[in-house]
Amino acid sequence: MSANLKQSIRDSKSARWFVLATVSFLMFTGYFFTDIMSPLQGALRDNFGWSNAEYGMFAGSYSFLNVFCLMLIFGGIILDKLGIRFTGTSFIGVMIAGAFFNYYAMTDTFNNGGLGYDFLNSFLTQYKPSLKLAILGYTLFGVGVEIAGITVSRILVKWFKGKELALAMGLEMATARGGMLLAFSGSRLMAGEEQIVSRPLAFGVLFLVIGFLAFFIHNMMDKKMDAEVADDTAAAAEEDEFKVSDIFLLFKNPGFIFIALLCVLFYSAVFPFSKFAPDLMVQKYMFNDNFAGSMVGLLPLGTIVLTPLFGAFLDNKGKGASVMVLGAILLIIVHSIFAFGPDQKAFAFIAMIVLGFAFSFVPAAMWPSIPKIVPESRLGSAYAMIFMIQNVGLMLFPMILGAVLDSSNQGNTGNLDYSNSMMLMVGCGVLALFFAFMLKAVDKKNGYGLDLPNIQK
Ligand SMILES: NCCCC[C@H](NC(=O)[C@@H](N)CCCCN)C(=O)O
Repeated sequence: MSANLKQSIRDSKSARWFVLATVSFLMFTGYFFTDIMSPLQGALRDNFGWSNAEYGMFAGSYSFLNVFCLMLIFGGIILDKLGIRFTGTSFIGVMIAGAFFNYYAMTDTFNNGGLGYDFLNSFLTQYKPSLKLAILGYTLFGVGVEIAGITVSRILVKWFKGKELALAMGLEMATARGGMLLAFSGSRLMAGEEQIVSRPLAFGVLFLVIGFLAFFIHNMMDKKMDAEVADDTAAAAEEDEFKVSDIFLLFKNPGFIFIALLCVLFYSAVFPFSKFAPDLMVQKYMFNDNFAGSMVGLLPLGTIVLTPLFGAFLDNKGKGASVMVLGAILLIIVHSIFAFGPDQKAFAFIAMIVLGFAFSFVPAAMWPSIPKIVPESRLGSAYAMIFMIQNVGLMLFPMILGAVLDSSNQGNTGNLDYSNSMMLMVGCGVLALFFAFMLKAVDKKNGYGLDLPNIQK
């Protein structure tokens, strides 16, 4: 390399942090919409007649197309073949279209016989048209937001590889969690006294459109970078290219298998749980409806600070595999408190804080560990595959939680009993702990270096 090598826009600190800000904001809007309905489970029961099982089906529909139509695998291929700008723009479009259907499903216009109502009322008549359209919207949204997430990971690698990658990923996750926080603490307020569900959804769609605009700004920077470093990016794209045959190789790698199983079990005990958590706060701990969402907001609130901090710690000190074991242990403690602990508010408060620690430890350690387990040439397929396996849990667990909740409360006219549903979450934690230990064992045997610092000195 010559000493007077031309500086690219990627070498400009302000340019890459600006790119981080644009794509993080996009993920903020995506995560906001993902959880916008979670604090409204009671209103959905009262105003729309959705049962808990139906609400669970809606929450799980996020992953229907991702799992059954292998959308994340196709997303990975499209990303590799057609590039960041095309994939990002197209799937953010899908995300907004899905969010709009979800919003429209909850409006009076639709429910009073608006466009599409009669059609949706003409089949599977045991389900309400509002539920069917909301599911259609949310499943499209799920495809869009997940592929946007994979695209954002790729963007961060493109701009931060060999630089502050783990910190950038930590900050991006922290910003996205800010969206969750806003959804949990603001959704009921946005719905107002009358609990008009469509109102927060309208805000959500508007936010997504603003996120889309931020992505356009990123696109301009990306275009500039591609023009400047065409050779480098072509080489990188070739290196990361998604090959379907790579998927089979991944399943011969015990490290990948264990981290994928840990991922699906850990995230199943967090995201699907968070869909029911506001209602749990009301039913078990007697929190006021409006405050219940803010209680669950403690979860992302802690992670906003802790995820980048742990990311920086792991970059410098290591101990990633041990931190994942610790995260799984905390998960078991927290869900045991929810399942078997007393119904005093202080316990709910402590459990949410501890869950915040687990939800910072595991993601901060897990995502930067994957490049240590999987060769760089298979990273694209590894991320797409792990998201896909994770989506199986994100699909099944809300449905199972809702069905268990309904079946264990038959004939109960008082507050709902969440014990059985929460015992399921304890089970996820126990299995997650088992796979975290298995991961540690294969790390020792195969020398992945999961407990070593990410930054090689
Ligand atoms: N750069 C790491 C990206 C993964 C972050 C991770 N997100 C996911 O795993 C998504 N597939 C699921 C998100 C579901 C809720 N929106 C995270 O920890 O958020």
